Amino acid sequence: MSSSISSSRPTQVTRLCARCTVARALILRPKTHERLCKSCFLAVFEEEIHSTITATSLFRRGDRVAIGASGGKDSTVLASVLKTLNERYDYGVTFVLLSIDEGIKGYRDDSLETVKRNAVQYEMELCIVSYAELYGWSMDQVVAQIGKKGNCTYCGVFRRQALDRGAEKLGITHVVTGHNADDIAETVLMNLLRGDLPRLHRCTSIVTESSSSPIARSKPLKYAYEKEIVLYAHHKQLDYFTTECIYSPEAFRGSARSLIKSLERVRPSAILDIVRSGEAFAGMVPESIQRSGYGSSADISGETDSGGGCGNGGGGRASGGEMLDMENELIATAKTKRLETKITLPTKQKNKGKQQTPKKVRDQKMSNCKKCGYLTSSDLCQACALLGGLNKNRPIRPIEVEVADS
Ligand SMILES: Nc1ncnc2c1ncn2[C@@H]1O[C@H](COP(=O)(O)OP(=O)(O)OP(=O)(O)O)[C@@H](O)[C@H]1O
Repeated sequence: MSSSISSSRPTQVTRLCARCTVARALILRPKTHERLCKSCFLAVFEEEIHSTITATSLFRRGDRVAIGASGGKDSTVLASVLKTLNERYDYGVTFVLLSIDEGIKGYRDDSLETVKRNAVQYEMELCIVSYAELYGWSMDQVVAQIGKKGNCTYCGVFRRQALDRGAEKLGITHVVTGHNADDIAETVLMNLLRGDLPRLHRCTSIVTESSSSPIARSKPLKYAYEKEIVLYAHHKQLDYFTTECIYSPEAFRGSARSLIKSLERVRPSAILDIVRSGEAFAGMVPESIQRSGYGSSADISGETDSGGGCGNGGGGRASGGEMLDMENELIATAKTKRLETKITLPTKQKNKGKQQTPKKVRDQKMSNCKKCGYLTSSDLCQACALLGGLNKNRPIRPIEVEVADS
C-alpha cells in the first residue's frame, strides 16, 4: 500500500506574533488583521485606549469620574482598562461605578449582581440608582402598561436622567460610558441616513456636553472594536454579564449594524473609517446647526444619537446575539486549543428603512422642569412628560408584573 496519506498531510506552521516576533500568534486582530500573541494583543488594546485618553486630555489629576456600569462586556472592559491605566500611568483619578437599575427582572437584576462583584474586584465604590425610586415606575411596570413597542424611548429618556441624578448624588460631573467604535459607526450612519446634522456633529465627539445637563459624558472606547472588547474580556477572564435586554427592538439601529457588519466583512477597517468620516463631517457642520436640538429626547445614554431609542446595543440589533456567538466560539476555541482565533460571524440581514425629512433647525432656551427641576427646553422635562402619560393611565391597583424567564 502507498504511504501517500501520511506524507501528503500538511505540516502545521507556527506563526509568530507580528509585534514581539517571539511568542506564538494566537489572535487575528479584527481591527487590523495583524496576528498577535495574547500579551501583545492585551497591551496594544490598552495602549490605544490610553492614547485616546491622553490625546483628548480626558481626565485631570484629582478628578472623580463615574463609570456607567451595566455589568455588560463594554462597561466591564472599560472599568478594568481604566483601573489598569490609572495605576500604570498614575492618572490620579478616582473611578466610581454608577449603575442604573431599570427594574427588568431576569436581566438587570442579574447584571447588577455582576457589577457588585466588579466593585469588589476593581476596588471601586458602587452607586445604584433605580427607576422605581426616581420615577415610581420600573421598566417591567412600564412594559406591562404600554407593551413592548416604544418602551426603549421611555428607558432611554429615564436612563439618561438617572445617570445624571446618580452622578449628582455622588458629587461627580463626568460620566464615562462603554460606547465603542461599532456603536459610534452605527450612530454616524443613522444620523447620515436621517440627514440629522446636529446629531451627526455631536455623535463622534469623545465628550458630549449638553445644555440640558450639568454632567459631561465621554466614551474612552470610541475607537475600540466590539469584537476586540469581547476578545479582551475573554483573554483577561473578566467577570461580565452576557444576556441582552429582553425588551429592546430598536430596528433602525439594527439595520445600520447589519450594514456595517457586511461592510466589515469585505473591509475590516470599515468601522474605524465610518467613525473617522463622521468626525470629518462633524467639522463641516455650520455652527448655527451644531447646537440646534441640543439636549433633546434623543440625547440618550450618553450617546446623543437616536430618535428616542435606548442606545442599547443588545436586542435592538437585527443581528443581535453575534457577540454571544463570538464568545461561545472563543470558549470552544479555548477548549480545542486551536492556535489561532479567527472569528467569522453569521450573515443575517433585515432591512426596513423609512425615508425621513431633514430635521428643522431650532434654537433652544433651557429652563428648569416645572415638576422635577431637571434642565429642559420645555415646561416639562422628557421624563416628566412621559411619566405624565404613564401616571394618567395608571391602574388603581398596582400593575402585576410578569416575571421574565431568566
Ligand atoms: N443600566 C445601566 N447602568 C449604568 N450604565 C449603563 C446602563 N446601561 C447602559 N449603560 C452605559 O451605556 C453604555 C452603552 O449601553 P448599551 O445599552 O448600548 O449597552 P452595551 O453596548 O451592551 O454595553 P455594555 O456591554 O456595557 O452593557 C454602557 O457601556 C454603559 O456604560
